[in-house]
Amino acid sequence: MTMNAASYSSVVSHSAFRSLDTKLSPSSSGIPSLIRVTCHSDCNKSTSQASLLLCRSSNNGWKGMLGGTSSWDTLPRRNLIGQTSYSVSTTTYGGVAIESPSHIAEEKVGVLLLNLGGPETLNDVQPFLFNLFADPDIIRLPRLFQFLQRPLAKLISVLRAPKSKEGYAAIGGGSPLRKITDDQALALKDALDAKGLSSNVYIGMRYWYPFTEEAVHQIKRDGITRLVVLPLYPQFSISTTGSSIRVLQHMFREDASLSKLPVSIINSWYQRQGYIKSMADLIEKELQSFSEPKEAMIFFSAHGVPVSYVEDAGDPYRDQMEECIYLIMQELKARGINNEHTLAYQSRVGPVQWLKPYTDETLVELGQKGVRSLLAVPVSFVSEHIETLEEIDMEYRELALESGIKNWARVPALGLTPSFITDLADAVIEALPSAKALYASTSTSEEEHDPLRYLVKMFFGSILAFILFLSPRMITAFRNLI
Ligand SMILES: C=CC1=C(C)c2cc3[nH]c(cc4nc(cc5[nH]c(cc1n2)c(C)c5CCC(=O)O)C(CCC(=O)O)=C4C)c(C)c3C=C
Ligand SMILES: [Fe+2]
Repeated sequence: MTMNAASYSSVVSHSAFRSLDTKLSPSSSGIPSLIRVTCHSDCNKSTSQASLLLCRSSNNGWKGMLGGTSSWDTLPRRNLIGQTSYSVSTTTYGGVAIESPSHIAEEKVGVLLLNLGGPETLNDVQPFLFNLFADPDIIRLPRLFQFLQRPLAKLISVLRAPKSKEGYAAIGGGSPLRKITDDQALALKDALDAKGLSSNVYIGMRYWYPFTEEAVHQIKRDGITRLVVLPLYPQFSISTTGSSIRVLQHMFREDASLSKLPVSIINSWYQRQGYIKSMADLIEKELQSFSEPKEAMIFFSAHGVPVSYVEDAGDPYRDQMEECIYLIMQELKARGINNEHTLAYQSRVGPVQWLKPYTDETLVELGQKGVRSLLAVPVSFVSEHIETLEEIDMEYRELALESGIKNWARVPALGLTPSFITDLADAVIEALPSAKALYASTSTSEEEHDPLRYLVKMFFGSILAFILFLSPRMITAFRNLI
């Protein structure tokens, strides 16, 4: 029996497939028990065809064809710098089997969670800030001045450290990000197990331990054969997901075996139903803490980025943020919750223009306009961190109360919320089939093997070049040169 692939889009994401056949085998219950996704050309260039076989397990999860047992090492690892890096172990392998005409091989699935990282002690603050400001995706200097990146990072980190330290001291002397991300990794691994997919879950932090580089080394040592990269930022920004992916691209380009590893990168996931519904659940619940829930304004506060990122560099962050808020509000409206809402941007650093409106200015305005109840919703991050625990809960709360807002509450970050973790697991499963080598074979090598395609390209390329050469603009440009 062959069924429509679209009905299983929640299990199989087919964006990367050039062509796709999905065959579902019926079970006695009438629920299909086996999905075979046959992928031609794009996702596996070394063979002309590859099939991903997922079979429904007794608990309604999806299991691999082989389903045997092969245990991986279960010990926590030490990373290069002597810190424990996260490698969640697997005991049985019930994961994914890839079948090609010539071989059947077990996959070792890895999930790499990307996050920012945070200083664990006050002594870590300045070196953490140095790593952050040394990132060319955080301080974007013109190419000519890039030699100044590290000295500038040193200077800014030393100047900013005292203020940052105060913030970290106020939340207990360090960032909770590592512990929370560790817990999220474990929960995700469990959720994937429950869905029948055994995996190793790794954490790669951009600016503090365990660093992304170490996670990648571990992935290589563990012999992972298929990797899903899941940034813990719902929306994409050049400064967050973009920066971490740049590190990965660099490492994968430089390493022959990594360059062939099939990888699927989930760039953003703010539009996922599971995430939107989980956010709406948290908001709906927290609104009940007000004596008059309908009166409270829902105040989304997102981490800002400099305006130039969006307007000059094409960062989709603001668009994605606005769409995300729209989707959450639609979900709330569908539940009969019609509160007023607004979006503002927090945490600006340095003298440049950041995305507006600014959270602090907006709070003052709202107080002046007579808003009396306000529910703050942090929306660009999925764990508690300095900007929720210190900036929102302390600084902004105080400012709001001074500005005339009487009733204040804040929605917690998603953290380990089960519906959210389950949705992340679904996102991983959906991304798996589209994993492909980042650098293995390029269109050039494909063309080398396809002389007709090469000739057609050359023919039309020459015509285009000829037309361009004869265009009045080109002629004028040439005259000016002579
Ligand atoms: C989506 C989230 C984030 C974006 C976008 C982002 C951009 C961005 N951040 C800085 C500068 C700093 N960020 C700092 C901490 C920090 N940033 C995020 C998230 C985003 N940043 C988080 C979750 C955290 C907290 C981590 C923790 O330790 O808990 C800091 C350090 C703290 C401080 O001194 O305020 C700085 C500095 C820039 C310049 C930027 C975009 C260009
Ligand atoms: Fe930040």
